[in-house]
Formats: sequence, C-alpha cells, structure tokens
Amino acid sequence: MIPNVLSVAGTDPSGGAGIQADLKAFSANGAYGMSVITALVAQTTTGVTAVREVAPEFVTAQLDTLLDDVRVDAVKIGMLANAGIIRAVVAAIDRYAPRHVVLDPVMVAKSGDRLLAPEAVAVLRDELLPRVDLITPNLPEAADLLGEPETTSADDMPAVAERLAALGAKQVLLKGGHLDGESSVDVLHGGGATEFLTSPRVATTNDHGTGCTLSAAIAALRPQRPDWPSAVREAKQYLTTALRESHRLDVGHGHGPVHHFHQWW
Ligand SMILES: Nc1ncnc2c1ncn2[C@@H]1O[C@H](COP(=O)(O)OP(=O)(O)OP(=O)(O)O)[C@@H](O)[C@H]1O
Ligand SMILES: Cc1ncc(CO)c(N)n1
Repeated sequence: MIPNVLSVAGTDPSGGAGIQADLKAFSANGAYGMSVITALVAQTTTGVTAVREVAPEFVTAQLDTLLDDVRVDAVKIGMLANAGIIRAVVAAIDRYAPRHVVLDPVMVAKSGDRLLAPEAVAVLRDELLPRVDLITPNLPEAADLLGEPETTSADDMPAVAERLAALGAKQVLLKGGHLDGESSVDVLHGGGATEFLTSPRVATTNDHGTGCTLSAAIAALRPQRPDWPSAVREAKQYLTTALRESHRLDVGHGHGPVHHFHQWW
C-alpha cells in the first residue's frame, strides 16, 4: 500500500522549498502527499519579501479536518512561524498520535530571512521536540536549540547530536551542509548508535530547499523501510541525486532549486 504522508509547513511560490518541495519529494519517493499550510511566504530563489502567518486555529482546523478522515502514515513538520502554530501542532500530535513524525526545525531561510520568531525557539525545543521521532537541524539550528556557539568542525558533530538527543529527540540527524569541504557530512544519532553519512559535495548554487527535500524524503521512505537509518541513508542518496540533476533546471537568479529526479523521467 502506498503510504499517506503529510507536510505541515510554509509555502514557496518558486517551488524549491517548503510545501512545494515536500510534495515533489513525497511523490518521487513513492508516497501519497498531503499538506497543511502554516504560512504563506512570498519568496523565490533570491529571498523572502513577505510572510503571512496562518492563524493557529486555522492550522488546527486543517489538521483536524484532514486527520478525522485520512490515515496518515508519516508526518514531516517544517516552518511553523510562531509559538501559537507550534502549540496547534503539538495538540494535534497528542490527539492523533501519528506513527512517524520528522521535525525539520526551520528557523532561517538560506537568504538569511527569519522563518521562526526568536521567542518561539524555546517552545519548539520544550514542547514539540520531545514528541517527534526524528529532528533534522542544520548546524545553526542545532546551536540555537542548545544555546551554544555554532560548531565549525565535523569532528564535533557527534557530541552536538548527543546533546540534542538529551533534549528528548529519539533520533537526531545533524546536517553539516553549512561546513566547507569535499564531502557533505551529516551525523545520525539514535538508539544508542551514531553514524556518519557522507556524500560527495555537489558543486552547485542550486541548494535552495535541500533541508526540506531531505526531511520530506525521509518521511516518505520511513513507512516503506524497516528503520530510521535505512530511510535516512536512502533519502540522503535521493537528495544527492537531486542536487546533481539540478543543473538541468533554469529557475530564478539566486539559490536555485534541486531537481526531483526520478529514474524513469
Ligand atoms: N552542495 C552539496 N552537495 C551535497 N550535499 C549537500 C550540499 N549542500 C547541502 N547538502 C546536504 O543537504 C542536506 C541539507 O543540508 P543543510 O545543512 O544545507 O540544510 P538546510 O540549511 O536545512 O537547508 P535549507 O535551509 O536550504 O532547506 C544535508 O544532507 C547536507 O549534507
Ligand atoms: C516555507 C519554507 N520552509 C523552509 C525553508 C528553508 O529552506 C524555506 N526557505 N521556506
């Protein structure tokens, strides 16, 4: 049976990040995609010009309407914008207890624009993080969640991932995309094990929405695979291929999107 996978996130009219990227990644990874929108974001490859946050009660209305009808096999949570929306999502998780939940703790867009109110970071850490199965922070997000300076070395990443696990996340995928080097290194920590996931760094400026794509691919694959490490490794391979194929796109003048490549297209 094809899994039903839900993205709870903000929008990107240019189709590279947020809900739009998630739905493409779900389809390409064999899932049926659904979405609950938390914020309308006027953004493209060059940055964000405006944000309209959805009222928390309307996020709840979308979640309840959907979850009362449809079985959801996995959820990917992205941009949440503010504390009210975080709490609406927390309440829905408590009510419906979805099977697999991935949290990409989106805080700042690649362009530097904030996508989460600074005072909401503590709410995300204390109320949402302990309720999810996997969190996928990049290095600046990890530093913000831990209230410590950002690491600049891959050697430090296992210890950072361990400190994040101590906040209550069952599995932590710490993304090293912001480090320099020949390889793009992530660390997966959970269930008492730590592993490095290393892929060749693709020389491209088409890196808008890489984090969204990775977490969405993980959510799509998890119901189809026996455990988190299998889903995460395959999703990382999917992202590397999507980055490699991105040169075939001509979208915008800034950080372009990745190509949600499928072998039969
Ligand atoms: N040039 C690249 N080549 C290969 N992999 C990359 C490259 N850039 C990023 N990655 C990988 O992409 C994933 C996302 O990493 P990153 O740390 O950039 O996340 P992010 O900042 O959340 O992304 P975004 O905010 O654009 O959605 C990680 O698995 C990282 O290793
Ligand atoms: C809606 C949305 N979510 C996440 C990101 C992070 O890339 C973005 N730019 N926009």
